[in-house]
Amino acid sequence: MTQSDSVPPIDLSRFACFFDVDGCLAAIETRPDWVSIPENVRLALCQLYLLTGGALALVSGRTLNELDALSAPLHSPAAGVHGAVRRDAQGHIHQIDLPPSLAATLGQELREAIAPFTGCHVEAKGMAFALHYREAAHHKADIEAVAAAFSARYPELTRQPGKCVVELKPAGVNKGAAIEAFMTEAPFSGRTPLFIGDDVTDEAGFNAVNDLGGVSIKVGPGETAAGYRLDDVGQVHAWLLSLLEQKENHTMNTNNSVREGL
Ligand SMILES: O=P(O)(O)OC[C@H]1O[C@H](O[C@H]2O[C@H](CO)[C@@H](O)[C@H](O)[C@H]2O)[C@H](O)[C@@H](O)[C@@H]1O
Repeated sequence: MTQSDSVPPIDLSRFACFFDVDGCLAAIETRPDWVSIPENVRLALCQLYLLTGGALALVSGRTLNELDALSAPLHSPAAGVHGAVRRDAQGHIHQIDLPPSLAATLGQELREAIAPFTGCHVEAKGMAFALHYREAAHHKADIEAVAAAFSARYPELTRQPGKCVVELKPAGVNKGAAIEAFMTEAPFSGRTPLFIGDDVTDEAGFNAVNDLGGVSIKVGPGETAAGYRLDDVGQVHAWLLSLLEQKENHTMNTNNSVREGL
């Protein structure tokens, strides 16, 4: 798909908006629990949620609890853990779990496997596990080898590479399938999807949105299926806030036209 520097105008009354979190709404930090979304952006998301008639969802590798905490006071539909768990607009949870016997032992097995690699840590997310090496980049190949060994040993798992991380998630789960599921349901269905993300996990989302005739936006450099690009998290924030200004200007123009017609 051709890429352009400028994202097209978005008519919020016709669009369904899907947002990735880390590296998109929130700047990358050394540790996952150091991340935050600025208050003005969280409040802007609340306004966008209302202006899209509730057709707004976070689509992230994080758990739903973390997404709610990071985006408060927003409490929107969301897909967490790369789509393994999804909260629809009615608040119903759709979840793909690992077999209980595997889920019970996998975290400890992974912690033991990466114990020799100082500076690396396991993030347990229920049905998925992230092996982080941001603080020990020289262990990238070691962590990738551990992840490859575990996905070969357990066919229920698939690898999800990311920024200084390799995750093990349930096979068949991806962000594209989560977006497609939202798009079959109210209030998303019948709208044009927009998805913005920054990482390898977001490519499945870009492909799904492209197939649905929507707008896909990649944040930062790198090969992508997305049709548009923003340079960094700062540009994402500025663009989000500009969507609301665009809406305010439209409302003011409409009000003026109504007044002129009186
Ligand atoms: O799909 P996302 O919302 O982009 O989430 C992807 C993963 O993000 C987190 O890890 C990444 O961000 C951390 C904080 O900036 C960073 O320290 C880490 O190196 C990155 O990989 C999160 O910890 C994962 O659970 C998400 O899957």
